[in-house]
Amino acid sequence: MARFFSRLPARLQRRGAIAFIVLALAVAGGLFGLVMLHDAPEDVSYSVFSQQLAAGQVAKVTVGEGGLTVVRATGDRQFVRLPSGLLDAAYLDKLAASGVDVQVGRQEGEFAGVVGAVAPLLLLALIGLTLAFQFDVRGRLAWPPVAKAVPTRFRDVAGQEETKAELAEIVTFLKEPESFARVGARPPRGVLMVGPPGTGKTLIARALAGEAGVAFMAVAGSEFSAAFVGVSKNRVARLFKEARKRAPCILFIDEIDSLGKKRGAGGSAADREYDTTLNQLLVEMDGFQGSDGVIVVGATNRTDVLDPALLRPGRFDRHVHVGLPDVGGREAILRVHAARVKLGPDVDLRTVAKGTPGFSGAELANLVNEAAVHAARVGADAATMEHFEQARTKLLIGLERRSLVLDDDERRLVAVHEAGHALCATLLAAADRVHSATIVPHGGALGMVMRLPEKDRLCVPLDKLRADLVVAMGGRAAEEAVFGKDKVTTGAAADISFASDLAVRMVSEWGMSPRLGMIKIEKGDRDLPLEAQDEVRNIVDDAYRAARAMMDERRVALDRLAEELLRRETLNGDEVRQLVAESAAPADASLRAA
Ligand SMILES: Nc1ncnc2c1ncn2[C@@H]1O[C@H](COP(=O)(O)OP(=O)(O)OP(=O)(O)O)[C@@H](O)[C@H]1O
Ligand SMILES: [Zn+2]
Repeated sequence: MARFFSRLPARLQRRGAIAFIVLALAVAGGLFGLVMLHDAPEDVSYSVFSQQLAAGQVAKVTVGEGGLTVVRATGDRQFVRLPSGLLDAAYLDKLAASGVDVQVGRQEGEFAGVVGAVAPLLLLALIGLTLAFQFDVRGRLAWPPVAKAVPTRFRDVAGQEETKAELAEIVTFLKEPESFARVGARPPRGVLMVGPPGTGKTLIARALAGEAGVAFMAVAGSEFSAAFVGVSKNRVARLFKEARKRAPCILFIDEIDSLGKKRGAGGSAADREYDTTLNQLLVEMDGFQGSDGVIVVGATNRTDVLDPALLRPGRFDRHVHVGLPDVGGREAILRVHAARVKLGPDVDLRTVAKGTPGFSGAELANLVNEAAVHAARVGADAATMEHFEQARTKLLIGLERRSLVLDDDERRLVAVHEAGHALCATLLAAADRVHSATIVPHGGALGMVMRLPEKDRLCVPLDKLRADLVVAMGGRAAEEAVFGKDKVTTGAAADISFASDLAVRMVSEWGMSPRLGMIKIEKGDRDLPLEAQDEVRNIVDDAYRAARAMMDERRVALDRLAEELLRRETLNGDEVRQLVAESAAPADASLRAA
């Protein structure tokens, strides 16, 4: 939605330009037609002319190329082809003597000829002007679009509390830049919002401008792909010039990946054009002074495609993750959008939220609207639960990511799996602390446990590596503990790949296999030597056994975690730790020491 609005002016202008061309064509065609009509005397034979002349019906002739244009006494116009040999002075004298007004020289068809020659030129000029308008004037006049007073506030953005908290500092900076200047703090410059489509990145950027009370300029990366050399680069330059003029302001660049992809080694003209555009962006961002008061907010679905130069300090050095909402977030978003429609008494948004895992904010907004549309179509006064259900079914069919909207069994499985990871990470002192656990889909994963390292490490001790392996195995171990050996799923593929890679390096690079000792082990043709492979397997097996044991000993905690994840979808680190502590088993202390 938001994206649509930000682009509206450009689109309208493009439409205007097309209308302009069509109009020009119509006018030129009309002119042409008029002239043709006006100048279409009837061709007559010489004998007919001769008879008319004898009968005194000819009033006037004009001598022209290849013949005579004749005006009869009645006013009709005719054209008589005459061999040029006949058109001599004697013949004209004869005509004049018979009382005909004879003119030579300026031909009747001349005007038509001039217009006929000029019209295509005129048309070309018009098209040229239109193009120039497209590429130059249009940009200069109305691009980029600027909103001076943005009504959107953070309260319009439901959920996304963490993101909002992270952006609070930017609001402070825009509101009172002096407080930064006073202590000599480097003001923020670029914020990169990373998250799947429709999670409200544009909305948040708007709200940021609204909260700070500054102007908002929004463009999309795709607007910088122009067909002409140098145009894109100039657009970037102009964009930043405008932004500085409006400072303090938020400059929002949606789909920044289409502008800031990694520079390739490609040498084609398009590649070079692309590189100069990206370079211009880098230069502009470097050119910011603290006093400029321009904050660039970029939005993208993924950071891995971005040129690393863009992510360096002083450019997009702040990253905020904007994820899919959990059940609480979904309810809040539904509430925001439901405020605009009339709801029946049976509508329970909490239930709707529960039934829409994996939906983005945009999809939820759409859901509310669809429900209202369904209600209107059947002539109801308000949207009821039934309409919501119909809307949901319709949207689910249309959603590409249908596969991510899990049924109850699958959700339970993901919850148990993630609970297993979270439990291991909480119990093992050497493992990184749990930051959050969620069963909201993330990237390609169905759920995840995020952990935050306590410190940056250059040397990782063996006990931490072992703990990481156990945590990785925790997902599969939990599946087996709860559902049985035959019911484990493919959900652990990423964990297994992570654990294998780690164990291989432990054995082959870091000398951590007691049996093989501290030697570097090279790969053979394709694989490690067999005995090294055995060692890798031993290390992973040990980790799995440890994880599996934890699941049995702390089964109560595992079940509680899984249950809470099913209910709330996301738990923060403290909540996870508290749940584990509450369901403590007597054997607890010994485990912590392991
Ligand atoms: N957290 C939210 N609270 C309220 N409404 C939301 C929220 N997230 C998304 N929406 C709704 O979805 C619409 C689309 O969101 P928006 O365009 O900001 O998403 P986006 O992340 O920028 O998407 P894209 O990546 O496709 O540009 C918003 O205009 C709003 O109506
Ligand atoms: Zn896992």
